[in-house]
Amino acid sequence: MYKLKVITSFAAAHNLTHYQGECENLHGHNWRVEVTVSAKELDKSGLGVDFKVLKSETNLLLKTLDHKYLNELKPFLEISPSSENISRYLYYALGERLNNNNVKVEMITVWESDAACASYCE
Ligand SMILES: Nc1nc2c(c(=O)[nH]1)N=C([C@H](O)[C@H](O)COP(=O)(O)OP(=O)(O)OP(=O)(O)O)CN2
Ligand SMILES: [Zn+2]
Repeated sequence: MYKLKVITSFAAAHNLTHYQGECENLHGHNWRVEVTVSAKELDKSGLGVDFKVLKSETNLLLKTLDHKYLNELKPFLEISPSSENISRYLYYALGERLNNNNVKVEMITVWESDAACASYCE
């Protein structure tokens, strides 16, 4: 089994809901997003899946979040857009785009700052 990772980012505004403290107020982050996938087999080029494909599919998805107010978007209308919930949303949304017989999204890690991140995997 091979494990591959790409790293990208998006910028957005949010506020935590049902939270008491300054993070309940509108503020923003440059979230760094790490996508880890597994691949069972390599193609003739020796690739599990092309990093270009991983990055472009991830960026297409992140484009729907980029420079948005996350709380107003469908995935976060009823759940707080915490890093945990963002990582879970990206895990399943990206899995729909990338998972196949060979490739599986294994983990999404979302860094809210250089010192704090949340990951989701099954
Ligand atoms: N488990 C989580 N905890 C917190 C999350 C989260 O998504 N998951 N999010 C926040 C807020 O988004 C907040 O913006 C982060 O605040 P904070 O950790 O205080 O970040 P700072 O950069 O301001 O760090 P300081 O150490 O306080 O300067 C909060 N918690
Ligand atoms: Zn925040």
